[in-house]
Amino acid sequence: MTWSTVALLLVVVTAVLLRWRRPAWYWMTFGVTFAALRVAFRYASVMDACGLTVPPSRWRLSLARMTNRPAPESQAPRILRMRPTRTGLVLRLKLRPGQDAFDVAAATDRLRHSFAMYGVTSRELRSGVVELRMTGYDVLERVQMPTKVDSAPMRVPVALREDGAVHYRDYRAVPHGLTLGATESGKSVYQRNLVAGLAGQDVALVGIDCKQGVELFPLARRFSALADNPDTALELLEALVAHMEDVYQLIRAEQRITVNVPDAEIAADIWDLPDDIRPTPVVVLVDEVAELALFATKDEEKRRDRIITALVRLAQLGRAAGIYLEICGQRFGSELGKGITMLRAQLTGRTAHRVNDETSANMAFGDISPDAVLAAIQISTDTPGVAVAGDSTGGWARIRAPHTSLRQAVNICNRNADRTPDLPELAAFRPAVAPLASAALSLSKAAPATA
Ligand SMILES: Nc1ncnc2c1ncn2[C@@H]1O[C@H](COP(=O)(O)OP(=O)(O)OP(=O)(O)O)[C@@H](O)[C@H]1O
Repeated sequence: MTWSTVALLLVVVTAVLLRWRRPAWYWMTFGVTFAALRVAFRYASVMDACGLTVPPSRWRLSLARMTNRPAPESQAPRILRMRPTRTGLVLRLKLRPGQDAFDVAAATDRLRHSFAMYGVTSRELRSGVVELRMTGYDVLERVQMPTKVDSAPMRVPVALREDGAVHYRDYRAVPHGLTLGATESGKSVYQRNLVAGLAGQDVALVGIDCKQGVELFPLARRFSALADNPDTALELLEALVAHMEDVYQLIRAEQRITVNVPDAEIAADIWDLPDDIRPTPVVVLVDEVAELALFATKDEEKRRDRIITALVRLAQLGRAAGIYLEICGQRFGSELGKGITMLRAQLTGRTAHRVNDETSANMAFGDISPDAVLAAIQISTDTPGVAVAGDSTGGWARIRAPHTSLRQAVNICNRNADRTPDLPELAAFRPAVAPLASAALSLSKAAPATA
């Protein structure tokens, strides 16, 4: 055997091993080149086989007849750009006259196996231009967030989508969210990623954790207020409603000044206020929401009604005051009593992890997208953390958050403890935490920055 044969054999064995054990590395080393060549060489025939070509126009046919040339072939959409990414290929296509984005969307599964890719999704960028995102491997199997992500205030890169794009929880675009899932489906890890992402931003975190505080209290150093039982939760929510009313008064006061100044911007929410008077935005995380809605006695029923009323008011009016709700639970439907469906209608950012039945999936997406209901039901038990995320536009995607441990999230919160704002209205709920021992502080500083 010659040296070149041995080298070739080594390369082939390495490629096979990488593809099997480390698909992401395989993609970066071999996969991307093979895939790009495959698409470049087979593009016309695959598009033809997938029904994505249009017959030649009359004038091209006449021109061919007049010049005695063979009849021209059907034309596929023109490739405007082919961009390799960390996880796949992105193709930008200019559709031919008579084609529309639905034709491409309907053919994505055929394109997937014709180009031997793991997944293909499409979206219309503008009229007549479609983006095809192809993934080379199952990016949700072992989630690796890209090192560079867009960072913007109140926008958290929380998970990876199955098309390889980053999934952001954008509070200014979708103010309130509902995360559902059966037990052990990955809700806490998802919420932990949210906290870790928000920890470095100028935001007050408020937590209600009726699991006796086991999920959120370890992260207490970055929280401005915490409650671990329904009684404290009620007081905290009513204090938040009072805070919201104060913020509205502040906006009104600012409006009274600007309304008489010609051409001056008139504030409609906290983001329109000047930086020096803008109140800190607040994200309220509620874990195991059903605990707040359960009652056994008349007094507990009254407490429950007040809690739900406060949550509904925050959901209805909180956005302009910079108060955002992030509610998490196993189920969230009308069986939890009056006011729940009204509250759910305001929680337009939906995330469903694995659910136990179709009813639970319907609680997340029944009023938004039947396809998302189906996708949520299909999440298997052996992929905790996989979820379907959607919003009121009807768009949805399969996502998975990185597997951030509680230790990693605690380290991130401790490192950002000095960013924790003091909200005077919530001072009574500020968690009592011992000062960080210097050894613990240096340990947390040495810990990785990202999960
Ligand atoms: N994104 C993820 N990637 C890999 N493993 C995950 C992910 N999310 C969760 N897991 C694993 O799944 C298990 C359950 O996760 P988690 O505690 O978040 O579920 P949960 O829905 O909050 O459960 P419960 O309602 O019982 O508290 C954990 O062992 C966790 O390690």
